[in-house]
Formats: sequence, C-alpha cells, structure tokens
Amino acid sequence: MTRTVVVLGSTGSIGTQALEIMAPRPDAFQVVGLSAGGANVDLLVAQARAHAVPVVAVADPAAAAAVRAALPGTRVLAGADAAAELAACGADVVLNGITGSVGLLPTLAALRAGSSLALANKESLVVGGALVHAAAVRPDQIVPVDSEHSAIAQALRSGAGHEVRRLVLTASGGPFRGWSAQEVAGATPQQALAHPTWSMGPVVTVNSASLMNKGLELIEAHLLFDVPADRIAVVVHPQSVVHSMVEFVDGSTIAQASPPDMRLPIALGLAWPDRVPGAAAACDWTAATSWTFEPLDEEVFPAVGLARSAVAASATHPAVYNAANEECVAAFLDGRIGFGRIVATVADVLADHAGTPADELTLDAVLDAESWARTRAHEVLAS
Ligand SMILES: NC(=O)C1=CN([C@@H]2O[C@H](COP(=O)(O)OP(=O)(O)OC[C@H]3O[C@@H](n4cnc5c(N)ncnc54)[C@H](OP(=O)(O)O)[C@@H]3O)[C@@H](O)[C@H]2O)C=CC1
Ligand SMILES: CC(=O)[C@@H](O)[C@H](O)COP(=O)(O)O
Ligand SMILES: [Mn+2]
Repeated sequence: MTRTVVVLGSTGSIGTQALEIMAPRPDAFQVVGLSAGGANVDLLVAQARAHAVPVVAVADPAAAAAVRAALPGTRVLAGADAAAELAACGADVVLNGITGSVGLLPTLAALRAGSSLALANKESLVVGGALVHAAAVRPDQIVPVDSEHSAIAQALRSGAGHEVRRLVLTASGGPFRGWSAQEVAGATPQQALAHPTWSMGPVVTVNSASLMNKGLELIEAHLLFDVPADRIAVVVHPQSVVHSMVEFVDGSTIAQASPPDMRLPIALGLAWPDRVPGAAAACDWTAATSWTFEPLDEEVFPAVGLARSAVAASATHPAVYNAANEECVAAFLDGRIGFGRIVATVADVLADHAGTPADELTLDAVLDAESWARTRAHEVLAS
C-alpha cells in the first residue's frame, strides 16, 4: 500500500536523503507535503515540482512569496506556524527533519493528527519530554530516525522490555577525539564542521564535535525507550558502523551494524516496521576491517555528564540544555565565541535554572524555560 508522507526540513541533509529514497519508489511512498525554513527556495521549488507536491510550507514569509510565484496551483503555507499546520494534515507519515527545537510544535501536531512520526528532530523530544508522549494517540507512533535510536529500536525487536539491562549509545568521538581540553577550546568552525564519518547539517555536526549531540541523544534514548539515564551508557566507536547496542539481563548484547549512511534509518523510519530493500549498502565482510571501542573522556567532553544532570534536575532542564546550546552554536558559527565557551555556557545556564517538576510540566513551561535559557545564555556570553 502506498504511504502518504510529509517531509519537514526537506531541503536539509535528512530531508534531501528522504526524497532520494522515495523518488524511485512511487508504489511505496507519495510525498504530499514539504516544509523548509526558506533559505533554499530554488531547491524547495525543484523538490515540489519533482514530486508533484500539493502543499508546501515555508517559515520565512518572503521566501514563501517566492515559492508561491514559482509554483502556481500549489498551496503555499507561510510563516512560523506553517510547518505545524502542514504536519497536522493527517498524512500516514510525517518525517520531522527540521533542525532545532523549532521542530517541537510540528512534532506535537503530527502526533495529535495520528500520523506516524519518523523523528530525526531529536530536539523536539528532548525539550518537550513527557508532553510529546502525551500528544501521541496510539502506541509506537514515534519511530526514531536518529541512527543510534533506530539501531536500538531494531535491537529491541529481539527481546522484551523487562529483559533489557542497559542501552549502549555509540559516539564517533567527533573530530576532536584525543585532543586536550586546551586544544578543543581553541577549535575553529572549519575544524568543528569536519566530522570524521558523517556528512550532516552544520548544527548537528558542531554538536557531534562538542559531544552535546551525544548528550541530547542520551536524553532522547531515555524518553524514547523509557530507560533511566543511569542505565544508558556511551561508548566511543570512531568507525560509526555499530550504531548502538542493547545489553540484555543474561549478558547478551545485540548491536546493529551498517556503514555510516542515514538512508538506512530514514528508510526504516518511513516504512516502519518494514525494511526498504536496497535502502543502503551493507557491511563488506570480504575486506579486512577493525571496529574499536573506547571510553569517552568525560573531562575533556563534559556534555554527556551535563545531560545526565539535566535529566535528574527537573522536567525543563533538558529544554534549557538544548536552548542554551542552540544559542552558543549559532554564536560559534558566526565567529562570536570560541568553541570552548559552548559547553561551559550551557553548564552555567543549567546551574542558574530554577526548573519545573515533572507533574507541573506544560507547553508554556517548556517555552518559557527555552526563552529564559536563550536570554541567559546571551547574558553569560556577554559577561
Ligand atoms: N543530518 C543527519 O545525518 C542527521 C540529522 N539528525 C537530526 O535531524 C535534524 C535535521 O538535521 P539536518 O538535516 O542535518 O539539518 P540541516 O541543517 O541540513 O537541515 C535543516 C532543515 O530544517 C529546515 N528548517 C529550518 N528552520 C525551519 C523552520 N522554522 N520550519 C521548517 N523548516 C525549517 C531547513 O530549511 P532551509 O533549507 O530553508 O534552511 C532545512 O530544510 C536535526 O535535528 C538533527 O539533529 C539526526 C541524525 C543524523
Ligand atoms: C548520524 C547520526 O545519527 C548523528 O546524530 C551521529 O550520531 C553523529 O555522530 P556522533 O555524534 O556520534 O559523532
Ligand atoms: Mn545520532
């Protein structure tokens, strides 16, 4: 049966790969909506034409006007709420490939509309926490696309929840693996954007370099799989072939392995629970190869430890962790601060946050915490 699919963030790394998967498989997928910020109008227009998409949502109003002019006969939604409006259309699958916590309202809208949510936008789950689960109208509605969480979801097909001892998230270690704290503090944007194994958008790439990505993923795994943070380990695996593991109570570990290629977890997210034949290449077992694993240097990379503290502190600390980081990454990429200030500032902002208990969590509390964290991050950076 053909699935109708909305792609949010269609012009980004996740979005373009999703369209690449769906284009040659019209019997399996029909693209019924695209959304983007508006920075790449020509690409968005080309995508809409290539897939004969009836509705396009664009956050930037001026870019939306340009898209409307280029696509007569196509419905164009414009403005900050456009992605959420599109996400609410009731498609079979909504792939959220937006970057940043601006993806929260579209995530909630897709779930409330009953769509299967193929979730690459980890930030929306991290910041929304229990509110995201509460928006779901049926079990298993959220299908992880993040490579580690897709790996865990696949490994969990092998055993019941009560048999799980712990989850083991793999981390590439990023471009600064093995560097001293002093060297990391002085890293340039060019160095931070040179990921050793993955080609991704700029924000997640910088987050990989600071290990903030792994901190976000620890919170994401805790929320997705309902496993306490102290039963989620992080291990550095520089080859990025083992995408994560589940350790079971009898000492067995199930790992998911494939060459680093997001088309595999994206395709599985779109077709879940089915696999898409030929989505990506498998490991080549005829060539000599080595996989290595090493502990994370938590002194040089304190971001994962900070994520654990954020989960323990209150229901809004994860939103603060993410929002402060988003502001710092933007400042770093603009050349306004050094790399070393990113995680240090997130730590300072977290320490200043009063927090909201889990039983008092509301959307307003999350949005207020985010807004406070962004302001506080700028104050810390200016001080
Ligand atoms: N890339 C990867 O391999 C992986 C990514 N992820 C996660 O997936 C998400 C997307 O990452 P990635 O594809 O790398 O990011 P990119 O920066 O490559 O793409 C981001 C996309 O979001 C769009 N966008 C930005 N703001 C808005 C908005 N307000 N409304 C609608 N769309 C918007 C951008 O549009 P425009 O072009 O107009 O700016 C673009 O299409 C992130 O959460 C990331 O952490 C997770 C695992 C792997
Ligand atoms: C491909 C993917 O899922 C990214 O989130 C990836 O995890 C980044 O790599 P590291 O954060 O492990 O460096
Ligand atoms: Mn990941």
